[in-house]
Amino acid sequence: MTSGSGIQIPSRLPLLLTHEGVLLPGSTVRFSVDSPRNMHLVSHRLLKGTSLKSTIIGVIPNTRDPEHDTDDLPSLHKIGTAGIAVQVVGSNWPKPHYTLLITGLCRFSVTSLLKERPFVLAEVEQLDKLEQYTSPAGEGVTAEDGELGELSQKFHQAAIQVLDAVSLEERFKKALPMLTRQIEGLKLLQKTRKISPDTEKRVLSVRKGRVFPVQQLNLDDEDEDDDGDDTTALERKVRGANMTEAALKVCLKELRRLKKMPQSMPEYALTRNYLDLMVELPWNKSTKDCLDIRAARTLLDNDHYAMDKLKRRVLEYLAVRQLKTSLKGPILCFVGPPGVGKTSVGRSIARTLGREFHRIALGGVCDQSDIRGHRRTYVGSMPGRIINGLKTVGVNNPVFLLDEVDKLGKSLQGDPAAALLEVLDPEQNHSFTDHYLNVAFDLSQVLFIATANATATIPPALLDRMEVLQVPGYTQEEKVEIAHRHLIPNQLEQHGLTPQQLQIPQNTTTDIIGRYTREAGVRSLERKIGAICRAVAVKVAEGHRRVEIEMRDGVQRRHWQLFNVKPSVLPDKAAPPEMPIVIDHTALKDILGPPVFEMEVSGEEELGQADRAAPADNQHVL
Ligand SMILES: Nc1ncnc2c1ncn2[C@@H]1O[C@H](COP(=O)(O)OP(=O)(O)OP(=O)(O)O)[C@@H](O)[C@H]1O
Repeated sequence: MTSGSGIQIPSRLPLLLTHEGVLLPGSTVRFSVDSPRNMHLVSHRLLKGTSLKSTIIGVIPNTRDPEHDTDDLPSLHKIGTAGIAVQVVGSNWPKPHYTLLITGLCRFSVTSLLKERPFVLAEVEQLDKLEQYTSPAGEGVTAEDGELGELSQKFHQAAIQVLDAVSLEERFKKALPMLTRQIEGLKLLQKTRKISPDTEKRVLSVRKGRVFPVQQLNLDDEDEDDDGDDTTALERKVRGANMTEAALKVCLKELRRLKKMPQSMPEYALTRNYLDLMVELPWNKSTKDCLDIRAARTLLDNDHYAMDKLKRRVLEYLAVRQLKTSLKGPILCFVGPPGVGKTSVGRSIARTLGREFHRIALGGVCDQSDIRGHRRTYVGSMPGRIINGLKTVGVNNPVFLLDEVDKLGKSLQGDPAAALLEVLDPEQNHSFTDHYLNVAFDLSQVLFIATANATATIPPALLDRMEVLQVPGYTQEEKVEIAHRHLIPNQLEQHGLTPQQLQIPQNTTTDIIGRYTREAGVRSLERKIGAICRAVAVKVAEGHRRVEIEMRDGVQRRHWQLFNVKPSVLPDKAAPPEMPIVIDHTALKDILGPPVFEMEVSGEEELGQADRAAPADNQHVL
């Protein structure tokens, strides 16, 4: 097997089929082996063999060993690398497998397949010349096992020389070439995953003295190229976001850090999210106010019945805003019982101004980071509700309705009311700093309106910054008007009905208000009207099943069966008309059930109704 010019590898090689790593001559690669043919190769050949020859195997890349040894062999990659197994480690966990450490010697091509089981054996042709190492010491080597013995002697001798080098300097000199070879092998392994086919030839040559004389690889440069496009696009967005100078500076700094970070780093995603938010925020984007006081009055009147005092004050506020656009404060706070229309007035104000509307529910908020956000060092940190709201509406001058400010809580995580102080103070809020953003955002263009059920629980410092407008409850007459002007038309529309299909007379509304609801606002009333609409919608959808009633005198009459009222109960000759369905007292009882409250004795004043109301028929008060 020995030739004058080089070392010959055996012409028959057992083949290890791999699909993950690529073994190159001179490099040392670790392979994990758990498929049947490869396992047989290790147990029958590597572990049983006693000669050095038995440790030489061929490694075929790009070929997966089938899962069962009964399966057919896939077509083999034509070129492989002969290697010497320098280490075999077996383990049973999580399943039986071996880990092989193989050092590549030279390339070969498969000429014919000799056997497929229990492991693959093939006739191979050596492609590279495997040259002898010239002994630095110039000593002759006695070959015990042909060329392979000679090769192993070389390895052995190199190791012995390192061992024999007593002085540190000498030991470095001997060990350094070995280490360089190892490092170059590892670099090449990484490089082969991306390398183009034409450069492949250059790296595979085995030369004397230096195993891989390849050009210096710069792996870092390549990584940068991959995410280059992404960060460049982000940088363009950052520069085009019209943000403040301070914010731009922070963003560019973060961008520089991002460019240096590998994508797999957890901080990469955090920085990326931060920059995405900064780009999305409406730093300089606003809607144009289209305020016309007359139109505003009409709109407010159309949307809301009664509430004269509140509407007057809102109009005053809007008028001053029209005259002085840079009006600072005051913050209006509507205080009143539930369901009196505080939120809906806020929505109307946004509509009259032509601004975006965003509601921030503060009920139960007891952590100040809900308002101000978390610092970015926290896991899962987020911006606060104010910044989130701005991101949602996409403009910097929306109407923000801070709903239920009286229900703010307090906890160990800080006092959210204190955080709101800065938000609501016109002197400070032009430089509101959310912890997550860590740069100031100008909130002075935002129109804040607050709502509360009572002033008693609003922290004094917060109350001091707001102008309280009381919204009292409605009288029965006002409720009837609100129902007929707003609630019934709204509910009909929401349920796809028309006034030609459903009519609720005034005395039915009075009945609902007096016997089924007992509240200062109109929310329950709206719900009851909704319930009536649903019941009628079912009947309309069913198409008013016609019931033929056999009359006593033998004449057949048609009758519209409504609300499960027994036909016999209806007066013989007064069958109700087909449309509209009119909700009378009987229909009301059928849909809403028996009345919950007894009607007030007429003539008594309304005050104190709730105290005296006694639930009828053992029912709970709604
Ligand atoms: N004066 C009114 N005119 C017309 N609709 C009204 C009036 N008052 C209340 N409503 C209607 O009542 C419903 C409840 O109103 P809204 O949600 O604004 O009440 P709220 O006072 O904000 O209650 P809460 O304090 O529970 O949030 C809405 O559908 C609203 O349109």
